Amino acid sequence: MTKLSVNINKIATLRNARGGNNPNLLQVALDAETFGAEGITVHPRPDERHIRYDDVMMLKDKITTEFNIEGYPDKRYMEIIRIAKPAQATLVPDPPEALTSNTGWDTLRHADFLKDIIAELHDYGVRTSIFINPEAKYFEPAKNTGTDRVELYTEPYAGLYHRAREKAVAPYVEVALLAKELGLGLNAGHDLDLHNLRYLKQRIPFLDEVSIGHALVCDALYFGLENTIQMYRRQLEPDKKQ
Ligand SMILES: CC(=O)[C@@H](O)[C@H](O)COP(=O)(O)O
Ligand SMILES: NCC(=O)COP(=O)(O)O
Repeated sequence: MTKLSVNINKIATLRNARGGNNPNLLQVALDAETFGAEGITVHPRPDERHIRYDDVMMLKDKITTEFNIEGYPDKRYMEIIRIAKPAQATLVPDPPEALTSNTGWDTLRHADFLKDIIAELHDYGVRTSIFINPEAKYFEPAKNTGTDRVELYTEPYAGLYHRAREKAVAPYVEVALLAKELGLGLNAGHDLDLHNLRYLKQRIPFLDEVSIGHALVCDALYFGLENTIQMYRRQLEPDKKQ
């Protein structure tokens, strides 16, 4: 079964826009869980453009599903993880000024760095996932870092989906099978939406988790949060046997 982790970054973006506490981030997170989210994902970026340090400290004891904290593993992030001890830490190679996450790790070049970070996170009892591009050369080195999972960076898939979905998904299917062979857990995320999610799930039925935020929050403006979460959950249901 593929779990849906709802990324609430954009709820925090809206809250920060007016400087108050509306929408109430904690309430949205708890409601999202009630509505069917099987995890809550946050990405406390260094500039706190959306999720703040205080948000993480507030959420950590209230989330009852899986808490997934994404980020670049600098001292600030590692301290957050040490204190929050989420179910999962998802490492991304984002520089502080990045508009959003836009690539996976070079697990060849950063092998030793990632190995040390992952060992520290395991000492905290936290499951690890590392953001990765769908290129086979990065997968065995990813396994050698000791990470529990990898997260497929799916923006390239989403970008090509509407024009050539078979071409878009092919590299992801190839590396997903490689990840499975290597014994790596498999997550996916970035720009997944109600158009492209089901096809990815059909072609990679053994996905452990998808984390979805931007498109889901945008859809919720039209369909409501509860209905939207249920719509995304339905995209992840196995196809009915014919
Ligand atoms: C890792 C990933 O692809 C997303 O969680 C990304 O971190 C979202 O960040 P923004 O919400 O700041 O675009
Ligand atoms: N790891 C991906 C994530 O958490 C959300 O990405 P997006 O759906 O906001 O693009």
